[in-house]
Formats: sequence, C-alpha cells, structure tokens
Amino acid sequence: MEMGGSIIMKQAIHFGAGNIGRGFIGELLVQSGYEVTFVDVNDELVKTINEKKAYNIKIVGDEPQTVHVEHVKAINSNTNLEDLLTAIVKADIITTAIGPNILKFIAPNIAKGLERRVKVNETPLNVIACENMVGGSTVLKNFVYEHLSDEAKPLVDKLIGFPDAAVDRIVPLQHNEEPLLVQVEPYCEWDVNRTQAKGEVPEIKGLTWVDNLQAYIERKLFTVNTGHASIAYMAYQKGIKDIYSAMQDPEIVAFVRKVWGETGSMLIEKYGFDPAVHQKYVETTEKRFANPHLSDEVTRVARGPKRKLGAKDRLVSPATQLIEQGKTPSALAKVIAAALHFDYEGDKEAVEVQAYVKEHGYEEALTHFTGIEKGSKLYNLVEAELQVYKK
Ligand SMILES: NC(=O)c1ccc[n+]([C@@H]2O[C@H](COP(=O)([O-])OP(=O)(O)OC[C@H]3O[C@@H](n4cnc5c(N)ncnc54)[C@H](O)[C@@H]3O)[C@@H](O)[C@H]2O)c1
Ligand SMILES: O=P(O)(O)OC[C@@H](O)[C@@H](O)[C@H](O)[C@H](O)CO
Repeated sequence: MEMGGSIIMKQAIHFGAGNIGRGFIGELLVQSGYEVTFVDVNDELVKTINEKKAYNIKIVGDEPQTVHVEHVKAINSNTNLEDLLTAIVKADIITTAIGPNILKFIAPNIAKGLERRVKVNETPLNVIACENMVGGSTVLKNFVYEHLSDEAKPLVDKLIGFPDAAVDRIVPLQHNEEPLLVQVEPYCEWDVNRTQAKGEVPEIKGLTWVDNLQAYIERKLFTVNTGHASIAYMAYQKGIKDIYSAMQDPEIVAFVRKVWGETGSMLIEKYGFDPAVHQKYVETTEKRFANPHLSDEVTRVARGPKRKLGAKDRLVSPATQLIEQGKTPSALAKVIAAALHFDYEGDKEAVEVQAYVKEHGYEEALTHFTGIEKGSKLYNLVEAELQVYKK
C-alpha cells in the first residue's frame, strides 16, 4: 500500500530469529511484502538485527545464490514486552520457529497481546507455528488459551486462527564471520492448513495453503526427519561427524533406504499416495542429504533425543502405525534403540536420557521415554536391538 509517497508494509511478527526464522520464514515474508519483526531472547542477536536492519542468505548448491533480506527489526521479549504487545495488536500475521519445547514459554505473551488486540482490532489474524511436529499451531493455541481470560476467549475464537503447518528446508548450525548470514539449501516447502485459518488467507510466496495438511506433515516428518534421524543416530555410532559424510557410507545409505521402505509403506497405505510419486520424494530427500555444499553436523540432526523418542514424533509414531497396519518396523526399531544410546554430552536431552538409562536400565528407559508398552510387539523389537548396547 502506498500513502503520501511512502510504502506501508504489512506487519509480520516472527518468534525465533534463528536458522529457520532468518533462513526461511523471514525471507519468504519479506519477499511477500511484509516488514518482519523478529522476537527473540538472545540479546546480542536482537541488537545486531536492529543495528543492521538487513541480512544475507546464501543458498548453497550447484548454483549458489545470495539473497539480501531487508525490512527486518527485532524485539527482545524478555526486556521489551510492551513493544511486543503493541506489535501483536497491529500484526497481519504471526509465525514461530523456536523449537517445539519452547512454545509453552511464548504462549503467555501471545495471550497478553491477543487479549489487548481483540478489544480494539477486529481484523482476523493467523498464528502459524513452523516447528517439526504434528499439530504445532494447535499445541501453541492450547497453551495460549490457558492464559486467556474468559472474556477474551470468544473473541479470540472468532478472530484468531492457529493453522497447523509443515516446513521443510535444511539449515545447519553455523558460525559465520558475518553475524546474521545464514547458509541454507535450495529446497524449501511450507504447507499450511487452510481449513484452520481465519479471514481471507494471505498470499505468501513459497507458502501453499492445503486442505489435507496431515498427509503433508506426516510425509515430511516421516520421510525427511525420520530419515535424517536414522542417518544421524547410526552415523554417531560410527564416529561420523556430518550428514554428507554419512551419505558416503554405503551401509548407512542402505539402512536409511530400508527405513524409508517402512515409512513409505505406512504412508502409501494410509494416504493413498502414488508409490512412484512417493519414491521420487524419497529420492529428492536422499539427494538433499548428500548435498556436498552443506555441512550439517550429526549432533544437530540427532539433537533432543527425548523429544525425538516421543510417542508422536518421527520414530515411534510411524513404527506404531506400521504395527497397526500389521507390518514389522525392524529398521525403525533399530533407530529407536540407537536414539536411546545417543550419549553426546553436549546435548541436554541426551544427558538426561543417559542418566535415566544408567539408573533404570534400557528397558525401563524405553517405556519411560516412548510410552511403548512392555511386552508389545514394538517393545520386543526394540528390546532385541538394545542387546547390542549392553555388551
Ligand atoms: N534447521 C532446520 O533445518 C529446520 C528445518 C525445518 C524446521 N525446523 C524447526 O524450526 C524450529 C527452529 O529450529 P532452528 O534450527 O531455526 O533453531 P535455532 O536454534 O537456530 O533458532 C531458534 C531461535 O529461537 C530463539 N528462542 C529460544 N527461546 C525463545 C523464546 N522464549 N522466545 C523467542 N525466541 C526464542 C533462540 O534464541 C533462537 O534464535 C524447530 O522447531 C526446528 O525443528 C528446523
Ligand atoms: O529440527 P529437529 O531437531 O526437529 O530435526 C533435525 C533435522 O532433521 C531438521 O532440522 C531438518 O533439517 C529439517 O526438518 C529439514 O526441513
């Protein structure tokens, strides 16, 4: 919109100015005409964004490319809550990429902002959690509602949508001399559930509004993330440090293909995907993992084993669903066992899992972290794989 010669941009708030925030969601929002206000708790990052007001993204692949992203600023929500609440009142869209475990911590501030907004602004607004999980925005919504007054709830019900999403772009951990630079892979996919959105859905470059998000999120999580985790936990056992190097190991490649055979069979039966189309999706994923220009540490991909061992996450959920279909998830059982053995001391969740294993043993840890019932088919499959680690 143009007024008196100056352009008035739409306003986006994005929680988490990290890799996916800057390297994916922020980029697409700016390219779609939004000014992006990043919200983060890392004060140095917030200050740098406000000082530079722009950053670069390096897309690394056979045809490298640099994208310059402008129209960005940042708020530290720990020290400047008032600015955040004012921004929520005026926002045209809110997105997050902070990690599934952090959603509950940002919910009170979102609730405060929405409480203020619905009293003065009747424009619908969508809040989209871009996290690697099934139903992330719904999870955030439930946390937000815990902090809303009874008076605000009906208005929030009417005006604020929390459409679930699937996001896909590999952005490794990185330390660049240019502090805000992010190196990313060329591939990106962002699917959002249209049926949960409020108001007219905004046109955002690279965002596809879909009516059957569950199929998209399960296809992504149980192919890209299950595959990634399988490679990472196996590579860790072999002392391999990065995903590209792991993809040069024929044993690991053969293994992840077996995992993809299992998850693919579950997804094809459940969603009726065309097997040839699904195979293409798997092959694209394998090529992305073998990108020689991307240096992605095994410990990043394996991070948070407690979360990754959860019943609804990328290992146990497809394994359970395969069993429900009368199939045997042998390769997935091996990955679950390897995840329980991931003993990287630089990962808080890995330290927690290992401490539990040390005190209670692998079998109790298996039930404790995955919810898999003792004596069930999946329990027995994983238990057999755990014997290797007891020697
Ligand atoms: N990196 C990838 O390849 C990738 C791809 C798809 C999805 N994801 C998902 O995106 C999410 C973010 O991952 P990432 O790799 O960008 O992580 P990251 O660590 O690079 O970024 C997270 C950011 O959130 C900030 N943060 C932490 N607590 C906060 C709080 N209370 N309020 C505001 N900001 C807070 C951190 O300071 C950090 O800047 C995760 O759910 C991840 O699974 C990652
Ligand atoms: O972010 P996590 O810990 O859920 O999973 C690690 C990686 O598998 C993940 O970040 C992928 O790189 C990403 O999901 C690709 O879209």
